[in-house]
Amino acid sequence: MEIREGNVSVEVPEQADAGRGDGVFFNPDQELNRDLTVAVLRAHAEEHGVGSYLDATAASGIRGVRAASEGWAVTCSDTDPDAVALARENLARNDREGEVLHRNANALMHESWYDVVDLDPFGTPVPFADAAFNSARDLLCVTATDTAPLCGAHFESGVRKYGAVPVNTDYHAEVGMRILLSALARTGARYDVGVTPVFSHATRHYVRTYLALDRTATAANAAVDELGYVYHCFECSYREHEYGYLADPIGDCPNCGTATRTIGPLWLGLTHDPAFVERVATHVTDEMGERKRAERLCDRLAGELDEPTHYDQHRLSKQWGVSAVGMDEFVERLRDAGFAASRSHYGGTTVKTDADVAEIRDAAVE
Ligand SMILES: C[S@@+](CC[C@H](N)C(=O)[O-])C[C@H]1O[C@@H](n2cnc3c(N)ncnc32)[C@H](O)[C@@H]1O
Ligand SMILES: [Zn+2]
Repeated sequence: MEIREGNVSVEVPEQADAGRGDGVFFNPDQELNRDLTVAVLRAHAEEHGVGSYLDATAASGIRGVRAASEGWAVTCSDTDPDAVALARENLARNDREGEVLHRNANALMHESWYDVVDLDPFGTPVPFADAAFNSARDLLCVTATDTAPLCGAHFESGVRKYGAVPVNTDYHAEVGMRILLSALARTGARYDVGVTPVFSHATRHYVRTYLALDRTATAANAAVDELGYVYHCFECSYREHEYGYLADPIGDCPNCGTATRTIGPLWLGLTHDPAFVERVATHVTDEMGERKRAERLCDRLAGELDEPTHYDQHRLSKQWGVSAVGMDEFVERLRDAGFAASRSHYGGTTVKTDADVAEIRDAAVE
């Protein structure tokens, strides 16, 4: 089946199961992810120019083809010969140059350097992370679709894959994002590479992040300094965070006295650069099928308060036995009480604030 996406037209397998069958993988639900990839590449090119781009796990090659149509020198790799043939066909169909290699991306990344490396594998990107830090010069783009291990719903798997303790809280998508960033920061640090997340988003089925790389031990140390822990109370939703590579649990919840749980090490630093996000927003353009959602997401991200967790108003309202109010009203009430507050991209009823849970209740419940 032929589909148009952005400025390109590609042949993709006709399958309704998003790649779970035998055919070459294609997931139409990832169009937002791919539209934003193009916008990020454009914003990145404003500063660095276009360069080489590796679509490491290419499948139909749709990412590589879209990057090639933006002027990038594209390499696609895949271990599936059918994917290799399809990616070649798709580059040719769009009159784009580019190489398509029937290679294991891990071997390829240990041999070759690219300005930008894009990891968009099945499930966890962890098996590709070490090699990617030895291949990407400027920017590493990573998708993780294993949200259950990342956010603590599959606890043991999360511990094994990410070398961190995830806990399934009411801000699970954000825990997933920060567990992924923590693992990537620690992987980069092993090779004296520092990471700065310039754009990241969590949607229902995946986390996507873009890391600007600085290949110095100083930068790697600075990235490790962004790690820390969240101590969470399941009884009243109180949480506290603390920077530091080693956990220093706070014990009982200062709000209600229940024992808190330790989550981490998590990336506690910024998950995006607000100025970069604003530039990305200017590169979301009409030909993109998910233009509206991409614009809304950029807008939400740019305004998101820099706090490592968020609250869900509906969960809090239920917990307190009160009725929920409109989100703008909720944020206003927190601000009127002197707290910083913003909505967040993690969900329609989520809020970030520097108020603790008792302060939120005092400020927002009439
Ligand atoms: C989720 S799909 C890629 C989707 C694609 N990036 C897109 O946007 O539609 C993952 C692909 O990785 C390939 N793959 C798995 N292991 C690989 C490896 N070690 N090296 C290269 N490709 C691999 C699979 O054959 C599959 O085509
Ligand atoms: Zn508590």
